[in-house]
Amino acid sequence: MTVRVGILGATGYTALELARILLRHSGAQITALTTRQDDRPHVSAIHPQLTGRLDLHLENLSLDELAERCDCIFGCLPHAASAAVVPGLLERGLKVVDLSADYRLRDVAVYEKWYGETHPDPSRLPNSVYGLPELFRDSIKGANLIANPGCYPTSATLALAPLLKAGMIQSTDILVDSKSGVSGAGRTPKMGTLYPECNESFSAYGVGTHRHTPEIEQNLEQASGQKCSVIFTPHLVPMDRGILSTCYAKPTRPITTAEAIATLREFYADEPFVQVIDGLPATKSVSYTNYCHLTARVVNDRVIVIAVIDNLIKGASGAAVQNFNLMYDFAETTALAD
Ligand SMILES: NC(=O)C1=CN([C@@H]2O[C@H](COP(=O)(O)OP(=O)(O)OC[C@H]3O[C@@H](n4cnc5c(N)ncnc54)[C@H](OP(=O)(O)O)[C@@H]3O)[C@@H](O)[C@H]2O)C=CC1
Ligand SMILES: CC(=O)N[C@@H](CCC(=O)OP(=O)(O)O)C(=O)O
Repeated sequence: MTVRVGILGATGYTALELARILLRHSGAQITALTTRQDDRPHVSAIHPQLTGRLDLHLENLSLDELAERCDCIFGCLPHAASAAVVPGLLERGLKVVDLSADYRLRDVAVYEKWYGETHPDPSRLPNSVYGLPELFRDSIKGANLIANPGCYPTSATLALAPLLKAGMIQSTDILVDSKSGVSGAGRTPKMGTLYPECNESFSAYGVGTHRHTPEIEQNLEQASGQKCSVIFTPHLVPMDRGILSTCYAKPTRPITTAEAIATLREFYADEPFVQVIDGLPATKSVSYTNYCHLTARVVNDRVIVIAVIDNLIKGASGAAVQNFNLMYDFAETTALAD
């Protein structure tokens, strides 16, 4: 079977990573790339990395044109812009993996509070399927629309869910301290990500206000069945890619580092893309891969879990293809295990 796929927002960073991965996927063919520009640039002019590998132009395509050319759409648009087009794609029989945040939060009031915008398609939120296979694999398999996780929530959720599910940590006193490379902010220029602003600098942002806070809490609540409360502090690090999240929680009983690591290891024993390691993780070890590396330490009265991912792969486009593989019944690791 060959699935014809289209990528919306194809000038961006997540789209480039998707194209790279899908070009080595035996069951997928890229048949459409979109942009709002009307001059039909060749993909090699936008992404020189794809020169000689993909002979397509980026086009300002209508929903009907996308439906003619594609079976499945990867949406790489900003939030709100994405939910403005997803309903029309689904109505035309397409499957969608949405990399934006639009379908991640199930409560529209929570979305509107944290995103400060009216949701364009609120009726789909309560039943949306969150695409984190390690926790929600069964619901992904039959879905037509996947809400692909945020990059920071992927790292924090994979770090904390196993210990919460095992009842080893308290659910209402969790700190997530994360650092991200600059590609996490996308290719669309923003003041804070200009080279002179962020090079040789290291800064916190969104303290107490970052929209990934409710996403992390929702994931942990769904995984553990307990009310969860998280303080999440993101930081921008002057590197291209990678996220390192250091998560602090209070144990519910005295535990050791060895017990915490053993619990993580047991939880992820059959997972192809989560590796529990004894040493301390580094972003470089997972760069350009769909892997998450994790470990834990118990220090005084806290459990510390440290996770690393590549924000553009396991935090975005690799996870999107992992979800695509589940939706279409391809082996889950197709095009991702390298
Ligand atoms: N970067 C990351 O690490 C991660 C990103 N995400 C999410 O994935 C999505 C894509 O991210 P990323 O690739 O980094 O973003 P980029 O900024 O790199 O690219 C987004 C593309 O969307 C198009 N676009 C921008 N604004 C609009 C609009 N209002 N309406 C329609 N199209 C628009 C632009 O293309 P053009 O101008 O050519 O039309 C742009 O190139 C976002 O929702 C992001 O939040 C999720 C996880 C991680
Ligand atoms: C470094 C940086 O700026 N990172 C982005 C997160 C990227 C992401 O996952 O965003 P979505 O939830 O919108 O998809 C941010 O903090 O806004």
